[in-house]
Amino acid sequence: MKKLLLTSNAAAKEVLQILQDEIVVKLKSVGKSDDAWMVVQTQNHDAEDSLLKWGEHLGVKSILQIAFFQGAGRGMVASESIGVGEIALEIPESLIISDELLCQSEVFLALKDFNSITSETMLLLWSMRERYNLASKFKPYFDTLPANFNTGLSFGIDGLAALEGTLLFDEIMQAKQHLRQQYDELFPLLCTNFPEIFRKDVCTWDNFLWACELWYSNSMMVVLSSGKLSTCLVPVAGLLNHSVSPHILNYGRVDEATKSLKFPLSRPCDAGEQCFLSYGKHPGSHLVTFYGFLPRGDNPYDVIPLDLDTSADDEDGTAQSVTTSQTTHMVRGTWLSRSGGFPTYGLPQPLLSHLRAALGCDIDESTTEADIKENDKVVLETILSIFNPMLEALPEQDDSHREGASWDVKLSLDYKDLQRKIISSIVTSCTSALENF
Ligand SMILES: C[S@@+](CC[C@H](N)C(=O)[O-])C[C@H]1O[C@@H](n2cnc3c(N)ncnc32)[C@H](O)[C@@H]1O
Repeated sequence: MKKLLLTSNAAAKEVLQILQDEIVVKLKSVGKSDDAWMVVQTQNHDAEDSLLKWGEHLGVKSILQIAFFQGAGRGMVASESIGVGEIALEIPESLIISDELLCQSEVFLALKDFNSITSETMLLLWSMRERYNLASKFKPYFDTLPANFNTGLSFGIDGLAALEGTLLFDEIMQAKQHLRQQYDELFPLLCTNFPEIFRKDVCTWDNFLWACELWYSNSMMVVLSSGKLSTCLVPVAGLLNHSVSPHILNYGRVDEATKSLKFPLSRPCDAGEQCFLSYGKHPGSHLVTFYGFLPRGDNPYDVIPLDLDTSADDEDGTAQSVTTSQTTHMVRGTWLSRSGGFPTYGLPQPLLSHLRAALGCDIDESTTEADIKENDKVVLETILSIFNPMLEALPEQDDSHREGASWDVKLSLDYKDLQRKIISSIVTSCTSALENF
């Protein structure tokens, strides 16, 4: 808009100015209700202050400060009001931890001929060691990293038990099993082959898991100046928390001219307000597993996946030629539905079309209103027959389960509440639609 305003003629300028003002008003209203985070005053900032000083010394430019937030650890706050398009943070490429940096490390030199080890795994092993390297160039960065990440991968027995029966339980178990298998393939083999580099006391399962959680919860995809897309750790920027209505959305390419990674704002951030990044379009289950939190506010990527099997006769109609196909539909909370026009009851149109076809309730221009209602009754009853048992399997928990519960149990209960909220909105939408028929 700013560029257009500079180059347009007077008549167009007037219209563009009105449009820009309207957009700015809309942007300012986004996420306001989610921004009211409580700042915790009583934390020791020494390590974080050293990190900022170290960063500034090496070329970091920032109009953000570090603060502590209840339930989210550290986060970054605007020290002055920052407008759309302004750069909140700029990190020199030389401070980015990527596989390009790895090439100069001992870990790389030792493992480069092990062709089964990917550069991601090498980076993981590098960070596991670097955490304990007193002479590391990145010491101020490693010094500020949490001792425990508390992601889903660290859930204890009680946290997992509280998730039993949910898809998240399977997701976490599979992810953990995969990591354990990876660890067992690497160790003790590497300690035996390279005892100087991979010390037994450093290469423990706990330290390996810590490094995995570091990369899952703190890495970003960055296009480096070489043009290569790499998974990277970005000191200082790694302190930005995530929101479903973030201020920073468009980042991830090192600026050729300045050789730095810039974080421009897509919506304004007032002085003193927490400045949020988008970690990507992740559902709550992914955020719990790999980041250890559920965001505030409505997450449009929270869905209940529905696998539907369809058996259909082939065109020749012979009983022998039956094809089966499986489609997966993602169903969101019906309160998030924005669709107008043809009734969707807050449900995704592809799911309704799929069920209408599968149940022989197809609608075209010639279908009468009475037939549409009769057909939709069958479709809605089918949806209820799927979601009602899901709701029954998630009974409401009273608050006594939360009192004194550990962080993982609380997170599991929050996740189940969220699932229940989505499923119950689907059940309520279908039920009230049927009542109105
Ligand atoms: C990239 S780090 C951000 C800095 C982090 N808060 C810290 O103190 O190190 C990602 C981690 O921050 C936390 N986090 C990020 N966004 C959050 C949010 N909206 N609510 C709660 N925790 C959040 C989670 O623990 C997540 O794994």
